[in-house]
Amino acid sequence: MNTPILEVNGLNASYGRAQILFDVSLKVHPNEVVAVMGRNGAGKSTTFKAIMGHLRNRSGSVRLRGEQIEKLPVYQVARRGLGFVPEDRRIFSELTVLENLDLGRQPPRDGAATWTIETLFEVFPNLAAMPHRPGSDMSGGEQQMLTIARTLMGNPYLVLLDEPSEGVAPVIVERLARLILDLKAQGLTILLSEQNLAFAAALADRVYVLDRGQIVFDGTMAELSANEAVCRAYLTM
Ligand SMILES: Nc1ncnc2c1ncn2[C@@H]1O[C@H](COP(=O)(O)OP(=O)(O)OP(=O)(O)O)[C@@H](O)[C@H]1O
Repeated sequence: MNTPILEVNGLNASYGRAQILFDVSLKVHPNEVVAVMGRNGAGKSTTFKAIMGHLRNRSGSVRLRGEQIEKLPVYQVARRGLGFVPEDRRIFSELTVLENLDLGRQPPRDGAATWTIETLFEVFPNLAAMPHRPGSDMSGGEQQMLTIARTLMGNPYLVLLDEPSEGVAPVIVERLARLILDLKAQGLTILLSEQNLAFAAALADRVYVLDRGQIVFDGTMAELSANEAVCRAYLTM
């Protein structure tokens, strides 16, 4: 099989003295949507922060398209084409939609889709309708879309999407699901963390289930959906 876009091996991470991740290994291949699932506190966000380098207290290896990146600072990881949409949607609230998008701009990359404000506005028509609106005047769902769009302005090889459906209205969750499928159709590779089985099942090709910082299941989405014991033990149903 081709080189994974992202390959994580033996990742351990701690906050202070508390070890949170234990030997987490995962792979994402080109154009896959892979879900990391698990209950509140299972370690999903910590996994993403550790992959990006936000947590320095960690060990293990992280490869992006075969290149080891675990020793690089976060800004260099982002510049090499790993996009991160954190759970807390970091838009600049005093800046407009266009200004926020401009801040995410990075040069095109060989082997990754190239995004412009025009192409993003086609995928995100609701943002196109409010180019001059400041972030502070946008709903949570709109801010979520703007954070995703701004990350895409960096033309990433892979986007880490941390709990995109968390705290947004059901109608927006549906729109987000369609959007993620659109992005996949345009060639994007995505690792998303999720608690909502229905949402993940609609999107993901494969899934890793985390419990107390360890991977307790990995397989296809169909295998997970058919495995009632794993779903009942480790997921919020
Ligand atoms: N900054 C921090 N300092 C200390 N412990 C933390 C910190 N952030 C998270 N933790 C702990 O790490 C564990 C994993 O948290 P994490 O946020 O990764 O879980 P999660 O699966 O993303 O959960 P959620 O779905 O609630 O976001 C939890 O026990 C949490 O209390």
